[in-house]
Formats: sequence, C-alpha cells, structure tokens
Amino acid sequence: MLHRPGRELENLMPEYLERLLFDDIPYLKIAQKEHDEFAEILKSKNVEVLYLEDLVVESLSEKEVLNSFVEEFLYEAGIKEEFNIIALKEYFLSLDKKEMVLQMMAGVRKSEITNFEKVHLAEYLESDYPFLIDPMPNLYFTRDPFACVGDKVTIHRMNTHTRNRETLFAKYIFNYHPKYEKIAHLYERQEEFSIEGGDILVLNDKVLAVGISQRTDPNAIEKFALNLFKTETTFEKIIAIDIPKQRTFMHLDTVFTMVDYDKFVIHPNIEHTMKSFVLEKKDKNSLKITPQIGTLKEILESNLKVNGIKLIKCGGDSVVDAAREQWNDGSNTLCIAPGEVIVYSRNYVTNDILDKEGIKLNIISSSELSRGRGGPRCMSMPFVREKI
Ligand SMILES: NC(=[NH2+])NCCC[C@H](N)C(=O)O
Repeated sequence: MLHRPGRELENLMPEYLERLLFDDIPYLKIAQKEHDEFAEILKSKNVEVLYLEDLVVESLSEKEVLNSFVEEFLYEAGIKEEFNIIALKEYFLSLDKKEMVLQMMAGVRKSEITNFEKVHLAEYLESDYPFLIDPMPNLYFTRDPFACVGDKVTIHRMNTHTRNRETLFAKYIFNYHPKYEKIAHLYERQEEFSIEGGDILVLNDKVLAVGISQRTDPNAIEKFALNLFKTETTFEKIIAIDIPKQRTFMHLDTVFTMVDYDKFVIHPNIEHTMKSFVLEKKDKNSLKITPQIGTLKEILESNLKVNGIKLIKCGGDSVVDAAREQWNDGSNTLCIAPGEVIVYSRNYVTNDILDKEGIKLNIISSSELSRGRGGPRCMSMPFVREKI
C-alpha cells in the first residue's frame, strides 16, 4: 500500500516544519513523478499496488460509518465548536468521497471556508495561523501508522500528535473495509504507549526485530509481544533493539534493513553500540526476556540461525559519505525479493557497495521524496508477504 504525495506537501510552511516532522518543502510535481516511478517498479515486478485513499473510500460505504469518520476526523483535527463542526462536516460531505479524503489529507486553509466562526479567545489570537485543519504531509510514509505482521495487523499509537491523526485511516480500513475488516488486531491506536511501523521488521516467519527508539516505547513492545504470542502465530521471537533516541536514528528501519537472507544494510554507528533483548512467550500472560550478548552480527546469526551474516555499511568506510547518505535514507532499502531492493539514486556510494555485494538494485529518482526523511521502505506497507 502506498500513498502518492498530494496537496498536503503544498501546505507546508517553513515556520511549522519541525512540528510536522519535515526538514524541507518538496516540489510536489517532481515528488509525484518520483513516486509514480516507485509504483511502476513495483507493478513491473507483479506487485499489486493499493493506494491508501482508495482503501479509505472503500471503507466508507455505510452512511453511519462515513458520518462517524468525518466527526472523529474533525475532533482529532481540533475542531471542537458545534457551529464549526457543522460547517466543516457539511463541507466535507458535499465533496465526492475520494475528493473528501484527499482534502482531509491536504488540510484546510482558512481561505477555503468562509462560514467559520471565532468563539474562543484562542481562536482570535490564532488569526495569523492560516489553517483550520493541519495538513498530514507524512502520509506517504505508509510504513508507520500500521503494520502487517503475518496475517494480523498492529494499528499504532504514534509518538507525535501530527502522525497520530494518520492512524484514523487505518482504524476505518481495518474495521470497515469489506476485504480487511476481519483481520485480527494486535495493537490499537488508543493504547497508552507509542509504537511506529518503521520500528517493526519482519525478518522471517519466526523472528521479528523491533526498535526501541525515539518513536517506540519498550512498554508498547511488551504489550504487542504479549498480544502476538496469545494468538495462533508462527512468530517465536522478537529481537528488541535499543537505538539512539535521535531524529537521525528515528526508527529501526532508518538504520537497519534486511536485503537478503544473510545481508543487511546498516548505519555504521549501530554495529557495536546497541543493546538488544529477545522476547519470547513464557506463558499466557508473561514473557521471557533475555538480554543478548555479542555484536549485532552474532545476535542476528544466533536468532535467525543463519551463518555468515554480512552487515553492509551505509556510505562504506567514509564518515562523511555515511552521514550524508544515512541522512537521505541510504539504509532504508525496500527488499522486494531475497537479494533485490529498491533504493534512492542519490545514495550512490551505498548503492555501489550493494551492487558489488551482488544485490540487484532498482534505482528510483530521489531529489524530492527524500526531503521528508524516509526511503523506499518507509514509503510502502506490504499487506502480504510470500513465504520464501
Ligand atoms: N519508517 C520510517 N523510517 N519513516 C520515516 C518517516 C519520516 C517522517 N518525516 C517522520 O518523521 O515521521
């Protein structure tokens, strides 16, 4: 599942970038072109590409569902005054459903709605703020708001308010979409502790790696593990990996992705410094937690039962190339088959190393998409993984 970046990117302003988790303003036309290139590669490999907005629309066929969706959306967007709720609800419901969903994603500028009433002091003071509803520019990183784990799904409590709004779409898809409503949930968006999809890596049908990161709390991992092991599942182990709580490390998949049965791309700094723990089922209501000793390579080898694991460093041995390519998501590869990945063109040092390691590369243009700080893996959410 992908989301083609839309008008939400044109509602980014320098003043509010940090809160919206962006560092720059991508040029939408080129970002869309790059994104279409990404989708085309997937399609050419016989991947069925679904779009978030279509799944949301397909989940809203019942009138009551549509109504509560719009109401919840407005509430979470901070629209609390009865009069304004009515005005905006009317506005959204007057649109064609797909247009409505795209408009929700893009946000609503004050200039787009005329009958909005100021009631509270805060609303008068905010008069310079140009939005009634904030844009959701991170939606094209479909990896994060929910994650498919085997035949089940985790719907996430996100770490920030801006991204938490995105998971409403997942809630409606996994409760009301005719095709997906029956999928069992392993986590819900109203949980107390945050977990994001970029931290959840399915390494094979028995082992998961989950990052303890800026975005994912250890308590959330525990709850998710308990819920997972209560169900009928092929998964036996979760390797929880503690990574630095910084934006450059953001999620586990920012610094660590699998490219083959025995190969991973990593940020050079995580090779030696990480603490990790294996979580397994002890009994119905508790977990066995085992601190891991050894290097990342050794920990992966023993838990995956694969010898000779190779960790390929993003940017190679140069600290400068590593830092630059890491910043542009050189470690965030999307593995579409063992030994075959989709990568950004701008990370040519890392790509060259991958090529020499025998990894097949599908290279996509990346001048604009990369400005949101996510790569090909972040921009996709697989619904089904083949057993290989
Ligand atoms: N799975 C990922 N690494 N996602 C990257 C998300 C980037 C996005 N700007 C954020 O800060 O949330």
